[in-house]
Amino acid sequence: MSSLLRILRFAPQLNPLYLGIAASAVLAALLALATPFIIGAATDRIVDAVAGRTSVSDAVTSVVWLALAFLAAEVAATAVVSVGGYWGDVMAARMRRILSSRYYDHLLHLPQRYFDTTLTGRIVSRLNRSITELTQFLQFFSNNAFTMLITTAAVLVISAFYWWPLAVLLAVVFPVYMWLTAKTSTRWQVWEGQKNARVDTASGRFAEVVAQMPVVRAYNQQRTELVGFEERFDEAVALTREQSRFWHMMDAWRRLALNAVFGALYLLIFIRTAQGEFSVGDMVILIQLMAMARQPVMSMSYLVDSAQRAVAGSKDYFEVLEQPRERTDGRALPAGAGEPAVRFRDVTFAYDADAERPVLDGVSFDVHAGRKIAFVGESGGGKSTVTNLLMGLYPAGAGAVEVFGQDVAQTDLAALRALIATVFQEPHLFSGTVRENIAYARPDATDAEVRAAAKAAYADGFIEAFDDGYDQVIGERGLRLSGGQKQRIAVARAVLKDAPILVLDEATSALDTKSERLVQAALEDLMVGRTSLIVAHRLSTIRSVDTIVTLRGGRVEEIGAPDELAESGGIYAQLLQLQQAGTKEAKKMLREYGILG
Ligand SMILES: Nc1ncnc2c1ncn2[C@@H]1O[C@H](COP(=O)(O)OP(=O)(O)OP(=O)(O)O)[C@@H](O)[C@H]1O
Repeated sequence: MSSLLRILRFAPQLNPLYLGIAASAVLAALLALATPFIIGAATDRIVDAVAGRTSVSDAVTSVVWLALAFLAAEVAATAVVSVGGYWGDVMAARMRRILSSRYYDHLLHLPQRYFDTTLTGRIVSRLNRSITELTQFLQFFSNNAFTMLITTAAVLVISAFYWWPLAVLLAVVFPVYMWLTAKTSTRWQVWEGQKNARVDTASGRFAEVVAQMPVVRAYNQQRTELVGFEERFDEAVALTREQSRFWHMMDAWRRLALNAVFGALYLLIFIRTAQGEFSVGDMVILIQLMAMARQPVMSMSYLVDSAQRAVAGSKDYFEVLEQPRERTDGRALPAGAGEPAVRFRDVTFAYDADAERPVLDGVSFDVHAGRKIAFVGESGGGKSTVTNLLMGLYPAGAGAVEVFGQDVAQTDLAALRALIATVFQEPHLFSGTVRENIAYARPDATDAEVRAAAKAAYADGFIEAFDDGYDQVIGERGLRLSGGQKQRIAVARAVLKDAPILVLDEATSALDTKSERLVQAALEDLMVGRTSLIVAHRLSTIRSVDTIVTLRGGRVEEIGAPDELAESGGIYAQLLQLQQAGTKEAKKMLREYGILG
């Protein structure tokens, strides 16, 4: 329950709405209480007329007035309930917005490690479920709980006024019912958690499959995917059976006990009326009051049920919110004069803390401002990891990564990343227009700046050829563009960012030669005057850099200029020899180093 209160404290701006909803609920409850008295009074008038104690015409006049009073109370109650319902809807929508944006904001600032270990679909499914269940509960609670509370209290007081044993019996029902319900809820929660885990796994896979549909089709795995998906849901159905059987069995017992108590209450009312202790009008009032008291007790099951879901949902929600965010309060990064732009000092790193062997093991190198450095090594040798650490996506396990003389571990990560433009191996594009994709680093860039960046990336030509030019909408993940076009848009994005450090993960897939030449030329231009770190997949690129770092088993094997390393007999020299050999075997070995040509 404390997590629910936490949610309420999350959105203090909604307090006026809660108050408004509570006030309208109280008013609606009070208006509803008028009905039994009006009907009771009308009954007494009619009984008096039938018994000949008053004239029929007096009775009819009174009954007409009472009917009008009934109508007025109902009209007022309808108005109040409608306004309260409207406020409830607005509150729920605003709550959903607040909770979703908090979650998204937090997610956007979680360390990369979180995303490595959590499926996208699971993140989305959790968010949807938590927030839907929380808002549904809050809406039901604010629209009904106060009405229920007021009705219950009023019924207790009024029945005590008529005959105290009625109130005592009623007063016992509520806590006992609540207690029984709460007892069932602990077991219910365990099942709910298990069900949610199954649904999240299925949703995670679902999102993966949708994103990689061509692979699923190419390997004819639609059936397997569907079966796996259905299995998770079958498990959820099986769990629901147990959970629901238990819940409804307990609920049946609760209701049975409740009905027994209400049966006793009605019996007492009838007997006392027969004995002449209550008038027929009193009896009518009391019977209606009892019916009104039954309502909250019955709704309590739903309230507890939705509260349970909300508690489970808010646990999931806070589990994500409690994950520590990336550091954004570190020092800003002044470009230290004379310091190397990038320096790795004895860096050791493993993605998995329990790994037997680190991915990087005592890696050290310097890159001076404006120089180009290439990383060469077998596939999986840790080249991309070097760039990941430079961007602060993961913290170094030991040693230090420095940018312009500042330890990355102490710096503000946003400030660090502002200094680095990255062209990823896979050009990641978003759905939207070409312009939006290029201007991703600087959404405020002018059209002229966007165009200049596209020109520098040799992309202007094909963009202009689109029907809508720069306003051409490209599909999700850039599906409507060729590989080379996507890459040039990614390069244009880096050009527009205009950062002093460039990280370039060369594409491992060979593009057709013309396209490749254009991408290469664009990258060459981009590197001019910038400190460039390149994960190289082409010997031509490697040949043109200032320094080569060769990596083997996570350690630096050699560092030197291309000419030096060409003679040293190390990895680079071997790669050159393999290229010259040109045999099938040699090509295979080159591929193990991710070298395409
Ligand atoms: N996010 C991650 N979580 C766990 N392990 C990872 C992660 N990324 C990479 N690895 C592992 O770290 C090692 C180094 O990977 P890295 O991507 O740096 O290699 P690479 O030299 O760039 O390879 P390639 O040339 O094939 O791209 C590999 O063994 C890989 O399995």
